[in-house]
Amino acid sequence: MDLLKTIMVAVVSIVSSMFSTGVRLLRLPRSVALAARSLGSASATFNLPTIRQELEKFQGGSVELELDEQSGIAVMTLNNPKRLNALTGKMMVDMADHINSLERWTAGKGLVLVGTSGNFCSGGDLTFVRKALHYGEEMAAFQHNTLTRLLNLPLVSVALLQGHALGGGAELSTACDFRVMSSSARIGFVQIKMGVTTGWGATTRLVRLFGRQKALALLTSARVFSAEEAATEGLVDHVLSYALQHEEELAECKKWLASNYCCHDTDLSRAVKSSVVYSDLSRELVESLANERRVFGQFWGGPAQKAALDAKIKHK
Ligand SMILES: CCCC(=O)SCCNC(=O)CCNC(=O)[C@H](O)C(C)(C)COP(=O)(O)OP(=O)(O)OC[C@H]1O[C@@H](n2cnc3c(N)ncnc32)[C@H](O)[C@@H]1OP(=O)(O)O
Repeated sequence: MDLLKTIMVAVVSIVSSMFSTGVRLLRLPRSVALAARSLGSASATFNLPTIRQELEKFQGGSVELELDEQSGIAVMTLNNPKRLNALTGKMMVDMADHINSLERWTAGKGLVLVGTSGNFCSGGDLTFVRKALHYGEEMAAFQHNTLTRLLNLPLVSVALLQGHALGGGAELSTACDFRVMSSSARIGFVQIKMGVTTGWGATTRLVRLFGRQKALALLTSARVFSAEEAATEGLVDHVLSYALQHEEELAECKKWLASNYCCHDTDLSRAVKSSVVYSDLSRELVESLANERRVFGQFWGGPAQKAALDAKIKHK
């Protein structure tokens, strides 16, 4: 257990320090960044506490966390139902705080990430997005930190995809170990239609989950998949029965997680996740995220995004 703790502390400290103490990032001219990832001349620094203060100004919605000590399975719920659980700045901050709590929850084995009222998440809250067009790389740095820590929790995590999982919503699901989908849900990485690249780290994670070719196909097509199609493509690990009501699906998802991946000794399960499977969470991942963030920053707030926002696209 001492070894496990030491490894955990080291990994968390590497990831946090690379973001919070201000990673030096190269800001590249677009043509150079897209063509070759060569080095540029200017640099940018991110300070997470300052970004947090800025994000908190964008209120609306909340993220709730419930820890079930008996089962060892936590539920984190995105709660902005009037906007199909689209994420505001405040919700990003809530989520980061809950990841802190989960990092300290030594009795935990599993985590379900879910949205309230039968929807997972329709991406970034477009009201927030319109006001944060000057703040892309900073928001991305904050989200990369939170979602890398989510991915690295010693808990087996599952995203329960109900209703819509679009854009940033689809990105969130890639920060979980598994994806369970309601039979009527839809998932799509629609960012390119919104005039941006992925801002919350999904490209880095998709490449590692599914390989470059599938990641490229998902991201450049912006295709929205039904549950059946997503299962065929291997994007989701389990599709829930048609017969279930939305409210029953959370219980069913927990049961799926508990019976498949949280049914053995807690310390062993946590060690397998963090100390073995994720032990190579490395600078390479952090560097890939930094590159992704840099490219995102070059398009965020640009003409294609502004045109997409004006067009009020519905991703049907
Ligand atoms: C870094 C992040 C990058 C990204 O996330 S890019 C992707 C951003 N997301 C989107 O573009 C989704 C846009 N919305 C849609 O396509 C449709 O609303 C969607 C999800 C297909 C659902 O369609 P419907 O079932 O017809 O429902 P609806 O359109 O009437 O929506 C219900 C209410 O929710 C709102 N809503 C949906 N997605 C939102 C969002 N992302 N931000 C803010 N508000 C959002 C929508 O405006 C509507 O509100 P209201 O009832 O008109 O007041």
